[in-house]
Amino acid sequence: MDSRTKGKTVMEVGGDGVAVITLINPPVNSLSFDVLYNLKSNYEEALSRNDVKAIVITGAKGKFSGGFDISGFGEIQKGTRKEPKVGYISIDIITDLLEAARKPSVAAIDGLALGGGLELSMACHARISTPGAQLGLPELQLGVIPGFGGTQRLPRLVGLTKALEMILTSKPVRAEEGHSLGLIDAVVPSAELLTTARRWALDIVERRKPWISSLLKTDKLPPLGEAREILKFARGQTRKQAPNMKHPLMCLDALEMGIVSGPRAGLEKEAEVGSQVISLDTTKGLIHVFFSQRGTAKVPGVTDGGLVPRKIKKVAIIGGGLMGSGIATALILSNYPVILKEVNEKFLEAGIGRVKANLQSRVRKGSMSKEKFEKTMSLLKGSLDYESFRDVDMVIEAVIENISLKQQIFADLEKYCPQHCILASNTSTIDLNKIGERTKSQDRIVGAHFFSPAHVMPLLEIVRTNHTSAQVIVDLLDVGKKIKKTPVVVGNCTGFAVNRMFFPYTQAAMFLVERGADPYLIDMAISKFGMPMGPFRLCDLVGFGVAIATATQFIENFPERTYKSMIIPLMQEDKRAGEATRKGFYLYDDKRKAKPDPELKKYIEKARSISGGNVDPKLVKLSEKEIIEMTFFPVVNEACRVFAEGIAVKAADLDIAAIMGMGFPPYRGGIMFWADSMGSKYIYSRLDEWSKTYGDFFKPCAFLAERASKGAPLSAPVEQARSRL
Ligand SMILES: CCC[C@H](O)CC(=O)SCCNC(=O)CCNC(=O)[C@H](O)C(C)(C)COP(=O)([O-])OP(=O)([O-])OC[C@H]1O[C@@H](n2cnc3c(N)ncnc32)[C@H](O)[C@@H]1OP(=O)([O-])[O-]
Ligand SMILES: NC(=O)c1ccc[n+]([C@@H]2O[C@H](COP(=O)([O-])OP(=O)(O)OC[C@H]3O[C@@H](n4cnc5c(N)ncnc54)[C@H](O)[C@@H]3O)[C@@H](O)[C@H]2O)c1
Repeated sequence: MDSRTKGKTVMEVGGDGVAVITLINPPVNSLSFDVLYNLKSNYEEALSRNDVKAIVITGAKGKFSGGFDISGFGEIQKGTRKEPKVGYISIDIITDLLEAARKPSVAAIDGLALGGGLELSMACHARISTPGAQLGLPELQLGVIPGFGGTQRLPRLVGLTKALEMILTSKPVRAEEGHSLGLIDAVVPSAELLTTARRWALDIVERRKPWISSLLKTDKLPPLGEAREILKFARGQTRKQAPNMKHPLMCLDALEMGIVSGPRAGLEKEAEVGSQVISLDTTKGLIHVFFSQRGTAKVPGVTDGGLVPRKIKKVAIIGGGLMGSGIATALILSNYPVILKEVNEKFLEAGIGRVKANLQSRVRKGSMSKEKFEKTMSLLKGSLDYESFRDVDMVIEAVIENISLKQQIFADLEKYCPQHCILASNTSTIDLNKIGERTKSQDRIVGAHFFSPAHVMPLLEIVRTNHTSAQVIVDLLDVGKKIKKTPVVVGNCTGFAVNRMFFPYTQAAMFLVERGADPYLIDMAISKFGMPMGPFRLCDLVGFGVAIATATQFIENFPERTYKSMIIPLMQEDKRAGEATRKGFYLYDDKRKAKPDPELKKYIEKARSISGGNVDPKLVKLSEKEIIEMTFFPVVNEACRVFAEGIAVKAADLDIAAIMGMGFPPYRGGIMFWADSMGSKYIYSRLDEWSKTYGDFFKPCAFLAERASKGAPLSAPVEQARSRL
């Protein structure tokens, strides 16, 4: 293969007259332009050769195809590759050359057929798959639409309602379901895949099996009126669920066109829309997230040194409270045997009870069988001492946030655990160097910072100190992947990456409210921006105890740039501590539904009188855009500091940390990507102006000032960062 080309296809013609074309583009046989153009040449040859009667398409190494090569979209967005003529691949190649050929094609699907991969197979005249195959059109998740005919062929194969479900949720189906839906013609073991597909192709030639062009099928489509109703409902749902994104609605336009005006018009609409969506900002953000998420596990100086993760056979967790029980749940769900240690029988029972409840909720929802529940629970053992720690490979400490307790625990661990054992802490704020002060094991001490609820939230911050060994990080990255978390490796500092970047978010919101802004309008503007909830609703959810403890850390460590508001402490004094007490910034009913509380004014006014700030008429009437900027630009400012100090290696890691740890909207690409979409100059000028009026809380940091003065993107690598890693 030429080093500049990305992937290829190979064609072998057998004595039976079947040409087998294999897609080869590791690791997932994505359909790069090179693969697609090779495929075209193979087809032209196969169609012109007299010794070829039929064609089978398959993928190398047990994978059919993971779809169009996503990096191709980036090349088109950046202008480094010219987009082919609209419809060239989907109409000229896939429809007119392949589906309309005089010789039949059969897809032999092993492993996965996603996006363009499934679309290519749907243009074949039959599909044979192995039992484990995943079949789906996940394009909307990437901000694009199915662009190789999927909007037309899927509804014709599985019906409109199921096609809409598959496309709008981006969720794949397994082979058996695909078979019952009519997407797959036969499911056979891997060893029989190619022979079955070859025979099937010859049977089509011999008319022993039907020669079906999916695009021309109509039997699964509902009558026009009904189809319109179904699409109208889908549009309504989409508008509600994804109000800030255009591409799902544009995808529905292509589907509708095919149903109303026929598949050819539908293909043309799909091609036109497919080309338009590539330049949407939301699409750029989502594609950036796809690659950034996979990039977090690549840590320079750690993962590029040839280290192989050691096998972690058994894990111990200390503390079965909220976090410890969640972490234990995540581990046993991925088949790790776990020992849970608590202080006494009562707390141990409560901790195990919490794990049980986490799993039982899955049984109730039908996503876990009773047998699986029993088997998973059997991996968890309770303990009140360290005796059973003698053969564990990793310990995760999750006791209360108390430094001397943690120091004592780590000193004990050093005595009881084997020498190779990883010693991790789930602390949110305490310096890991201090935690390990009473040990000689600093090289195996690491932060494993989970987010609450730990068995649900997708992020794992892996915090390394100057002493943590590369091997320990490689091991923890592997555990993270096995328990289905996205790991982000960060340096040791107060709040690490996520909590540190976001402490100014809540503080900015408190500042605005003390100066006269309406908290409920702030929450509304921020939810509309795409956060799962606004800062006040979030404080209620987290609880004021945690909010105060966290804020104290930032006030102590970054006094020059923290805004100290008394609103929360005043409410806490009055026994309003958030959702758990049914009263916080909102009032909560039995169903946890939040309702604004007119009494809130009282606390705001009192806090204002303590801070001595006045109502500012400008801040009373902020537009939604101003609310977003005044709450998120301080976050960008802190993210810049985190990046400049080398706490994060790549700006993209901060994007993923913000999305997975705080729910920052993925279609905005993450905090740094979003900031760059506005430009460093603009953000600097806004913060600079506010800092002159409202003080140092808003003062732009040196890194931001420098990038702004050069007009440089904030995400460009830090050349000479004083890396703390
Ligand atoms: C006009 C076009 C129309 C068409 O309708 C559009 C599409 O098809 S859109 C596409 C629709 N398809 C999708 O949306 C599927 C997107 N892909 C996935 O969901 C998962 O990667 C998959 C399930 C396939 C494997 O999961 P896993 O086993 O956990 O493995 P992993 O996730 O860690 O990935 C391993 C490596 O493969 C890389 N890579 C993967 N796919 C692609 C790709 N299409 N392209 C390029 N690269 C791709 C990935 O970056 C990573 O690289 P690296 O350098 O090693 O970091
Ligand atoms: N709550 C969060 O949202 C959150 C998020 C991330 C990290 N953290 C961190 O996780 C840790 C635990 O927090 P939590 O919210 O689960 O606290 P928690 O109070 O719910 O649980 C702590 C548990 O530790 C137990 N414990 C105390 N000393 C012990 C000992 N010597 N041996 C065994 N068990 C002991 C306690 O009995 C209690 O059950 C803290 O360091 C916290 O900063 C919390």
